[in-house]
Amino acid sequence: MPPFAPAAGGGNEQPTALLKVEHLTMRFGGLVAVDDVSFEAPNAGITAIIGPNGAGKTTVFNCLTGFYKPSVGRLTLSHPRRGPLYLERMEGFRIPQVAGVARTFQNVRLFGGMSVLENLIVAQHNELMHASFFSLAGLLGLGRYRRAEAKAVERARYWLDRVGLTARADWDAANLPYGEQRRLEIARAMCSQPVLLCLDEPAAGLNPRESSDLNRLLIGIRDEQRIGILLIEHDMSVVMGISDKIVVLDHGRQIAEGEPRQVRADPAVIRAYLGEDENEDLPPEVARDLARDGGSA
Ligand SMILES: Nc1ncnc2c1ncn2[C@@H]1O[C@H](COP(=O)(O)OP(=O)(O)OP(=O)(O)O)[C@@H](O)[C@H]1O
Repeated sequence: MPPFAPAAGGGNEQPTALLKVEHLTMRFGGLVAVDDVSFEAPNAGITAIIGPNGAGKTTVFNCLTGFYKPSVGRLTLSHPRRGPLYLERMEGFRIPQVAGVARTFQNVRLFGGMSVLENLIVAQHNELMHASFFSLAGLLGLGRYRRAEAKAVERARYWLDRVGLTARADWDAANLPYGEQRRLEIARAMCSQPVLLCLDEPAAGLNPRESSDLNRLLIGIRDEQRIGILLIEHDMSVVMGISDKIVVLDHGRQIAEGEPRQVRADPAVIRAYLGEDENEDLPPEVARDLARDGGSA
């Protein structure tokens, strides 16, 4: 078992629904950004949410992670140790802490001016604060705090190694090349020991080699940590290559759900991407992939 697997993980358990989204609806005035969306995301599985621009993907993430309060809907996280938690009822800041939902953003958000290693220690702030009893215990060198601090450094070094950034530990995070910043964001999210990892376009701006490294990293996280991963992604080589399940949105509505093979053969999906008149905005690799696989199914 990997050294930092969640307590309930590491077994050969069958995938079960970690997250259940029921009738999620998000309105902004007259605009319905997400319209009655329901799906489940398994534990120890990768679930991709795809769809054309403006389909409502990020809005779903924002509802799950407490940035928005849904207009309607139930978001149940079956936490392996805490039981069912209703995310739509929780205050946003408690969702990462209590529910163990971690997130990365479309635009990289690291702490510039801090080293790569420090970025990973800061991610464990909550645990360290608990260990210090929210007091001066840390400064006074209380044993419990010192042990928690050593563990935090060990965990940070583990994830640095996993994302291939050990040699960059002392670099200013802001000076990392873009692809490495993206990997550091994932390492930082993993340092918070999530049960659900939400990644918003992690492959954006990556070259093909970096994308395939990302695929390997995410498959490794799924298989070793046994956590759920939710993925918003436009890069079809990533989506089709690693997803256990895909949910497709279009104009806020859910138009398909299933395994990659089913989804890319689904006429509604092909239509949403290609449009009735072959939408020219479609990235060529998406058009090729969907047209080829949809056509041959
Ligand atoms: N805070 C907001 N206020 C008003 N409208 C919003 C807000 N957030 C999102 N929207 C609108 O909701 C719709 C869905 O946006 P969203 O960002 O969720 O789409 P997306 O599928 O993530 O798109 P992309 O792939 O381009 O990131 C869009 O029409 C967007 O303009």
